[in-house]
Amino acid sequence: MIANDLFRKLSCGAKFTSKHKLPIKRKLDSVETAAAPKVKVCLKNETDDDDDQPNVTLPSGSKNIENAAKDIEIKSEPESDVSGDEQQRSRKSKGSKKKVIDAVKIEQQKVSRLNQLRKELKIHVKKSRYSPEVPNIIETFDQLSTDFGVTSRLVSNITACYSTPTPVQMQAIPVLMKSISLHAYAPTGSGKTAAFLIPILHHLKKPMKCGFRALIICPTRELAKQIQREALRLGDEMNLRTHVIQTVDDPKKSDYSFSSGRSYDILVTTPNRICYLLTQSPPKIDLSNIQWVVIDEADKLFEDSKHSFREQLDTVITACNNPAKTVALFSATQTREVNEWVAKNIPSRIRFSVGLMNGAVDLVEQKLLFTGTESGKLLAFRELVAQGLHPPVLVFVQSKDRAQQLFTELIYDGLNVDVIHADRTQRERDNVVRAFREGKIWILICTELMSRGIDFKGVNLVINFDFPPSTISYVHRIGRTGRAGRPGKAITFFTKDDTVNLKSIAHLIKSAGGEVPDYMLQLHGSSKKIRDNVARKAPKRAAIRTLPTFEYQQLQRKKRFVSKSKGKTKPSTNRKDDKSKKTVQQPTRANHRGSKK
Ligand SMILES: Nc1ncnc2c1ncn2[C@@H]1O[C@H](COP(=O)(O)OP(=O)(O)OP(=O)(O)O)[C@@H](O)[C@H]1O
Repeated sequence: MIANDLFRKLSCGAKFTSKHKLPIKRKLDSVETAAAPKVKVCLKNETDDDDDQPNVTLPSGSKNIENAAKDIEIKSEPESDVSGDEQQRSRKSKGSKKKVIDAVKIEQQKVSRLNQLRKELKIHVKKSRYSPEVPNIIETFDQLSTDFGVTSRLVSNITACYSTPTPVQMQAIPVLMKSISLHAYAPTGSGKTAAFLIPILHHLKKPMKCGFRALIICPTRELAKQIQREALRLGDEMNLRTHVIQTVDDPKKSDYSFSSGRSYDILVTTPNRICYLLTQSPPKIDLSNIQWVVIDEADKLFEDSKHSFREQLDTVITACNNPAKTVALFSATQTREVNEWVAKNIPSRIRFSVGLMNGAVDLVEQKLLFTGTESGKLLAFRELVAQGLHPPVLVFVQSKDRAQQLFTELIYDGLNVDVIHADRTQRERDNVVRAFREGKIWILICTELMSRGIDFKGVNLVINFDFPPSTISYVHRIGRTGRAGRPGKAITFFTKDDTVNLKSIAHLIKSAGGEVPDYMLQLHGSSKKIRDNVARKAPKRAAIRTLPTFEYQQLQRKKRFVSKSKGKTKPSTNRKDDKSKKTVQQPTRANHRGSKK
């Protein structure tokens, strides 16, 4: 082999520091008689201790580490006719070659083990033309300090809450640590909140006076407050200020422009509130320093038809005009709308999912219960109570009116129950959530409002009193139980009128390992148009009440008469009227019975 060829082979893919740069002609000549130059091979993410030697990265053309090792092996092959001095160098070179090969092998084994683990944990990374290289998953939270330089404060905050990362955290955290945009799907209750909060807390490090630096958008205020609580827990003693916009009506309290002099680091909000502030003249919020945008429950936000979330998001993204920002979208379920938006607006992102796409958590024991008619539902509910319920229990109905009706019935039964829906005041909603979390309320009746993201510890049972409007709604509703590895139960009532989504929900239960009768799986599927209609507009249902219609109407008439003669007005559910109330009025069994008489 002539010297030129040998050198070309040796230096293929090599990067020489200027210190060791060889003057081409002169060094080439010397190579004719000298052995291979000493080289330091650095694998990606790895450093070698021997600083005397020039850096050589793995040949870029090498398809994988094994090939790279072969390439290196060929390059360091010594010539046979060498002097004693050269033989010594050659031995040294052999030693370093062995080191390299060992390092390569270890790295290769590590990568293939992690890929195997990815497979076992059902983490599916979907590559696109523009997606960056996918970082390795992490297996422990301690790796955060070794691999990413996370402070011991943050690591100990995390390990005080959790022992090991969940699959979504294993993959999402390293991606976001590298400030790569992300689009992730993972089952309900799998720890997506911490998956985005940990990298944000790491990157923001300490409080600064330059306005908001991270923005988290989610569908409800309850969820915003929950995310804030988690941020405070994980960011304990880091002094980062996480803010939830309480009001947009008060001009003083709702001014977040630089001139207001208020300083926060992280903002958690619903889209309506932030868009309201942005569209004021002049805008009441400055987002020019935002480095992180997280969209939690992304598909829910895109589904909102009243205020087009796409337009709202455009407004927000335009206001976040820092070009170096990282955008992350998370949800348990995926829809085409989100995928399209992400593909168009964040081409250079990593996309991955955990588990079955749009699947239900297999920790939840699911059951479909035929109740015949609407009135059969109350009987079925009372039957469940008679058999013994294990609180806390969440009960979903399709509308505010029905939530109120069911509440009236159950409180009459003497159950420890409350209700939450959009017509209750903010304070009432906060109090109900707190009371349910603290175990003061055992059964909470709610509407779709509570189906997304809300994390009540240890909910044992979810009852779908009204059939969910879509399979996606079903997944999120039953996902309020079976969270963070704990088991749960879900019972879904259905009547002869709830056939539109029955088949797809039955399939979903089967694929999560549940049992469903064969006839359900063989039902005729409904057209997309019909499914969309049901998802948009809840079906009409007979009111929830025990009394037959005639008696009920008589009672209503009597009640109206009594309240007129006493000059009383009907208790209002209007938010403004209720503002003065300090706590939730928990109606007692006695006064409800009284009002019924
Ligand atoms: N690594 C972990 N180990 C154990 N529990 C965890 C871990 N990470 C988060 N959790 C807990 O799991 C529960 C669910 O987390 P989180 O609310 O983030 O789920 P999610 O994936 O966002 O669910 P959803 O899709 O319903 O919004 C929370 O109580 C949280 O404290």
